[in-house]
Amino acid sequence: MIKFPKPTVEQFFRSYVISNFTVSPNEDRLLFSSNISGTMNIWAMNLPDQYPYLFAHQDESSNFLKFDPEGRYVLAGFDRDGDENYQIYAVSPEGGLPQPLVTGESEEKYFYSHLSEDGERLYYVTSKDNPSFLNTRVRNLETGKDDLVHEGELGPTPLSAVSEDEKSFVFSTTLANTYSIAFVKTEDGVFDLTPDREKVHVSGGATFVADNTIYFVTNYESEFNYLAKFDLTTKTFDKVLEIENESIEDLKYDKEQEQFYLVTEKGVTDYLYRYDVKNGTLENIDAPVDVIEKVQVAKSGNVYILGRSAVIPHNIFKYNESGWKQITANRVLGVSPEEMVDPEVVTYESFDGMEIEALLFRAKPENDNGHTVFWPHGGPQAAERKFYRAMFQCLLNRGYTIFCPNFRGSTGYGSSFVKLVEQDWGEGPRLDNVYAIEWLFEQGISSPERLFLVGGSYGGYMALLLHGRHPEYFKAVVDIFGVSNLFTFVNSVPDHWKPIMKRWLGDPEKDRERFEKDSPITYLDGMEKPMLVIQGAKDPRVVKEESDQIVDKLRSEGREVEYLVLDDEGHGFSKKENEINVYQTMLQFLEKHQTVSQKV
Ligand SMILES: CSCC[C@H](NC(C)=O)C(=O)N[C@@H](C)C(=O)N[C@@H](CO)C(=O)O
Repeated sequence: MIKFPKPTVEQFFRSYVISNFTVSPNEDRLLFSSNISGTMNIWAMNLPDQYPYLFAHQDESSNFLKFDPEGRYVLAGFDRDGDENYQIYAVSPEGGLPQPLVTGESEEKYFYSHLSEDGERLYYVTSKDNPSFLNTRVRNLETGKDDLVHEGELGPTPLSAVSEDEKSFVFSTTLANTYSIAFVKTEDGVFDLTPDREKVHVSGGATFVADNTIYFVTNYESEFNYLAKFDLTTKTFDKVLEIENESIEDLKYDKEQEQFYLVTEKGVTDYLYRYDVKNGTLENIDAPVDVIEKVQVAKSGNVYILGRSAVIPHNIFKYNESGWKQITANRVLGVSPEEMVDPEVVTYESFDGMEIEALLFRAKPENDNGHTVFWPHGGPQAAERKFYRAMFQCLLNRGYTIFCPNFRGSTGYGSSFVKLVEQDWGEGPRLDNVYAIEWLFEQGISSPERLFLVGGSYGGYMALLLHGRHPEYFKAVVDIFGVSNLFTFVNSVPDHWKPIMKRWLGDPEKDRERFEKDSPITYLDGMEKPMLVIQGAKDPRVVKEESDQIVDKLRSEGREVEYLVLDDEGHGFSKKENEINVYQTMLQFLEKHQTVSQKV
């Protein structure tokens, strides 16, 4: 019979991202933001099962989607070429071209926060007039009247929740990724949701279940986020529910059934639960994916999730008493999950005896080229998890094994572990990476002749630092928008990040010595291996100057550095053409530097 060849790397280039979704109030339509046409746009499906069609054309990423409860419009946020200066647009319910609604100067940000039950008042958070701490305003969509609701102070202070009577407002002030204070502003005054704001903790996910009762998640006096409650009548805080060794990261309320859907994070995997508020019962729901990125509960009680697994790209699923149903059919061109690689979860011991978890994607024997890609993740207060990355499956198809350590500072292992990277970007986490590499050598998985180093953002920073300080471990290095110089980085981040920089990274004056020691640019002499640097010109988080300076300095010393700049991208590659260019350039670079005897 007709025989088909095994999947080629080009097939993995043809998988698409779904970055957000919403379902209409009567569940007759699903909207989602995706690059299925090559650029990010808003697509629609008439439910239950109809073919997707283009709903709104803007050629930009959308950070939120919201249906007017009365069906008169759809709201969406767009930035420009990845600059993350999101502004708010309205789209006709029939779809079309988004119309500017709450917008301003190109460098200003306007984030959607809340829409009143009648769809007439839009609450939003803006950098206008308060770029570091952010202000909350409300716009009457009928009259155009626009009022200040809250002026942020101390740190960026977005609006988190609004009571149904629109008399109480929950805000949260971010002082660090590991420290945010939630408070409620009412006609009676302002009250913190947790007992002591001086104790370092985070609070999030505030939800009014009644005008006087707020549920939220916090890790106040705990390692992991749990469900808590604040009673506005008695002004009391109570712990409601904790799940051992799991951190509740998202909660969505089903008002009709009086139950919460909770997403917890444990290491590299997420879990989904249903919690019944009336009788206090908790039920685990087996999810179809390992990582859940968004949950929406419809009035009917149907639950919609957006998620992915290592071998399943982004898809949207619906859950009810009949079980799960996959709504979107996003798949890798002609490749089944079985033909991809699911990672092993392994652990190794670091320099101080701490146990570090990592993902090991082993190339299939028929593809194996003997080389390994070492991938320190970005963030750094994030983690490498069991989610689909087209880049990983491309590399695996070409025969590379991939190793991803969740070094100290990663999320998913408790708040003490996350804090270990604060004011220590380059010592403890670097040594965790060094011990991971030694472990790979001890296990016979890799050797210095067969190891490549690739990282993005903080991962790019770590790639540069490891390259400069430990070049003997690697054949070649790829830095994707990595921080190269802590002195320049600390001053170039977005304005609303600036209030957290001291706690996160440190003070360039007081910590001068440490900044010097932990800046990759200090170790130019060590950077002797071939390097590829990739950068989005519009990146607002790690600006192009971070890559320019390392490339210029290395080139002036005659080192081998390739430099790929994408003019219309920010902190990531959203346009398919650019993504393919990045993968092809990276694959060619790695191929060029493979150990000759091992090339397949
Ligand atoms: C006002 S908070 C600014 C920091 C930000 N926090 C959140 C909650 O988003 C943050 O940690 N961002 C990182 C995910 C990030 O973009 N880090 C860069 C630079 O290190 C990266 O991707 O590694």
